[in-house]
Amino acid sequence: MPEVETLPDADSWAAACAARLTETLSAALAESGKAVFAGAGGSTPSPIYARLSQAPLDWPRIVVTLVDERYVPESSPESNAALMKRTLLNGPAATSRFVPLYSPQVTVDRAAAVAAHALATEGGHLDAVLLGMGEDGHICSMFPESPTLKSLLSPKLNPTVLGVPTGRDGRGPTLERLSINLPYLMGARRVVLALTGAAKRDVFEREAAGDPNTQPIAALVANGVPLDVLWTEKA
Ligand SMILES: O=C1O[C@H](COP(=O)(O)O)[C@@H](O)[C@H](O)[C@H]1O
Repeated sequence: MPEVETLPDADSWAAACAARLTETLSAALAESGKAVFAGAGGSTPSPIYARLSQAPLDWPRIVVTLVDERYVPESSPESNAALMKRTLLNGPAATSRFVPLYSPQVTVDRAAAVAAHALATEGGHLDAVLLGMGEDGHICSMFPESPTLKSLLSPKLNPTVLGVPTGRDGRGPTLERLSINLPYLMGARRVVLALTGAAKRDVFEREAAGDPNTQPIAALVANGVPLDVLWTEKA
């Protein structure tokens, strides 16, 4: 079971998450002259993005992308790209290069193939990753017991982006989505999982001890994803 690091309040939690990501991007820049950051959508990351956007990094050498996206254009309130542009891609970070997962294609699977190619062109590797987790235990768009989970969690595939259909019986998302797969997380330098609130801590501890074939958090643990779990009680 990975250690859950407890931060005393929302400010120190957001600052600690941003500092870990900054340190990892800085190390990648020092080693290879470029770096790739992938971040979550949802409600959790905004205060972290607000701090990371001000980090003194060589942002023009950094590629920024998403760990997952709804199959909607940026004009939609459901767009993770729009959220990231509002919260991270301003200030110094606005000079980075954003690679979206969404593009308007005939099907979500075609859009996933386009995104997979775009990320492969950037090296097919992520340096720093920020994940959130839903109270149903989903990370990225890997929903416990959903139909595409087997492909998303297959550790033997190459890093890629997959289309995620809507779920049946409450298993899976209500909108089609795109998601990076587990090998992208396995190959990252550091994956920060940012959690807030007592309920999410309980879900994390339950999921981490679960079945790596059907529970994404358990799959991260079983496959050695370099995970830092940072939690605070109040957002
Ligand atoms: O659907 C999503 O939800 C998760 C968790 O969101 P949160 O609002 O509970 O923080 C998020 O990590 C993911 O990127 C997003 O697409």
